[in-house]
Amino acid sequence: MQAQTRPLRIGIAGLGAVGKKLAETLDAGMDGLVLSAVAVRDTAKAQATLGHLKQMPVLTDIAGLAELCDVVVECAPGALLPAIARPVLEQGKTVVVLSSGALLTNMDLIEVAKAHGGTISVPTGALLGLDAVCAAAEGEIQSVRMVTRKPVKGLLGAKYLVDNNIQIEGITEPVQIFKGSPREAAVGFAANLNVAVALSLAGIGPDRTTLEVWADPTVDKNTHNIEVVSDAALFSMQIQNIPTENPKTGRITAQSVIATLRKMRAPLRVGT
Ligand SMILES: NC(=O)C1=CN([C@@H]2O[C@H](COP(=O)(O)OP(=O)(O)OC[C@H]3O[C@@H](n4cnc5c(N)ncnc54)[C@H](OP(=O)(O)O)[C@@H]3O)[C@@H](O)[C@H]2O)C=CC1
Ligand SMILES: O=C([O-])CC(=O)C(=O)O
Repeated sequence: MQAQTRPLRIGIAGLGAVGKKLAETLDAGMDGLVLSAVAVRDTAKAQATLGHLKQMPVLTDIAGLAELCDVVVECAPGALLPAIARPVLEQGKTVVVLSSGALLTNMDLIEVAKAHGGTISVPTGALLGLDAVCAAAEGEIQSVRMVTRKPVKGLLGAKYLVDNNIQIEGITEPVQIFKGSPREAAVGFAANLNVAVALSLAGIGPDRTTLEVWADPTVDKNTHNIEVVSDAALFSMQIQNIPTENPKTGRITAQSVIATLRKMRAPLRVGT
């Protein structure tokens, strides 16, 4: 059998907290992967951000990525998801989606992927244990409960808070600001709770999964607690995410994408 020799060409859509880390890691060298292109809206700003790379990728716009790449990582605002994903999927390629909340209002992308042989990959991102949740979903899951606690600055500006006139600046003790489903949270907390949607897609869906969100001035990390009850296993998980320069996004998010990409070309693949 022929060995795979051509490196997978990776594209990045969005050069924020996640995209920059991803670009630097790919540029430093990853087996079988090469950074080909980055979609930005301000080329001069991107040139300054990436000026220290050994090899400057092609700087393009969102529409330019599909042609230049085999795999595109979406790490942009969720509203851009269809514009980023559709052309990639129409070419039968892979899009790695971080704005997983936006998938719920763009489920037609799954049909596009199916029709053209493309793939939508949702990494574990800022969460943990989606391997166990996927495995449990092969049997019967009775319940999935998630409780998120974030420092105030990780929640400021969320649509849900604005729409409901909920003030969290200056609170001195934890306040529950939301109780509902990941489907509702994807609308009200588009940039804060993609993790809840990813969890729901791995398990029992965005309507049956339950979610509480707390604004918590006593924590300095984005903290997610998850409890799963299934016929195969009962499990509890917690992750405390150290924020990046974007207080809404944990450092582990970019590393989760890096691990996902590495696996695409690895001869040994560990984890579901
Ligand atoms: N699934 C998960 O576990 C997680 C998902 N996320 C999600 O991942 C995404 C990326 O997060 P993060 O890196 O922190 O976000 P940032 O806000 O730091 O970066 C987003 C980037 O997208 C860029 N952008 C905006 N519009 C365009 C456009 N038209 N063309 C090209 N680029 C554009 C912005 O550019 P500019 O600099 O010009 O404004 C910005 O650099 C977010 O949607 C976030 O909610 C985050 C954490 C965890
Ligand atoms: O889900 C998100 O978008 C971000 C998040 O909760 C985290 O980084 O902990």
